Amino acid sequence: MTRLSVQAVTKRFGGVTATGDVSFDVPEKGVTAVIGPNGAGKTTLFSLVSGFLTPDQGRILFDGEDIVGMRPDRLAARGLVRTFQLVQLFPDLTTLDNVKVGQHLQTRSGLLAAVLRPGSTRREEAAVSARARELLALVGLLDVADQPAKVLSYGQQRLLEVARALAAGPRLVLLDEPAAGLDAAESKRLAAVIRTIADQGVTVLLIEHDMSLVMNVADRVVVLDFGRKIAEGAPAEVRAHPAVIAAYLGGVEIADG
Ligand SMILES: Nc1ncnc2c1ncn2[C@@H]1O[C@H](COP(=O)(O)OP(=O)(O)OP(=O)(O)O)[C@@H](O)[C@H]1O
Repeated sequence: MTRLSVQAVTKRFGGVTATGDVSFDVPEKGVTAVIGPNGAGKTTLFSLVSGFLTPDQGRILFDGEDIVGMRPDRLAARGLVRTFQLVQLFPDLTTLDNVKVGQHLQTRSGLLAAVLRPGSTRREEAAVSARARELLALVGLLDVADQPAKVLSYGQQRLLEVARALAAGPRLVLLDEPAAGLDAAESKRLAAVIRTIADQGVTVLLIEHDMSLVMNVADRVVVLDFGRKIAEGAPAEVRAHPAVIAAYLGGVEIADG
């Protein structure tokens, strides 16, 4: 089954074609990575898929439904969520509450009710807290559940963002450079988290510069260069692809760290 189908998508900014006639499918199962040199169009592609930008041409299907023109909040409610390169947490809320905010996207009572906390939603609240703690355990942040998010290290904040995105119960999660700024231990944790969520049936699409992470966790890789797709396939195929080697590293083979 195809979770996401990007079909001949083009986005121009003035004279720059940020995304030019890009097509690829993301299967329901597994981890797909989008890689490419700086300015290749990765972030633009993510913004098109997650509803922050609208393509000039092309179609984007999420579980078979054309989602072009749908706003990000509507897409999130339908099960398509993203994280950002820059951390976007609520700094004064606790780590746990940051995850709960993400989860209230999918609960019946919603965020407003969660804030007002009427008696009828208390049972739901307990379930939300339990699930949030599970997600914090998954990303290794249970110890700091009650700390304000602003006291966490940068790497911890990035892992918290991943937990918050998962809290919304997505079918497709877009992770924008999740390993950027992580130390080696956090990066290892992240790779395990990504594999676990994919095994649990959540489709993962990620942009990543950390090649060792891509080679370790991705089942498929899509390579962009100057807004165009130049290759796609299994990590081993892509790293050996002449166009990728030429575009990406000026002729040096991709190292796997
Ligand atoms: N809002 C914008 N207005 C004008 N040009 C833009 C805009 N967003 C992106 N671009 C241009 O589109 C091209 C693709 O940019 P994009 O940020 O998508 O690439 P990227 O692969 O994510 O790069 P990086 O790895 O540096 O984050 C670049 O030439 C960029 O300058």
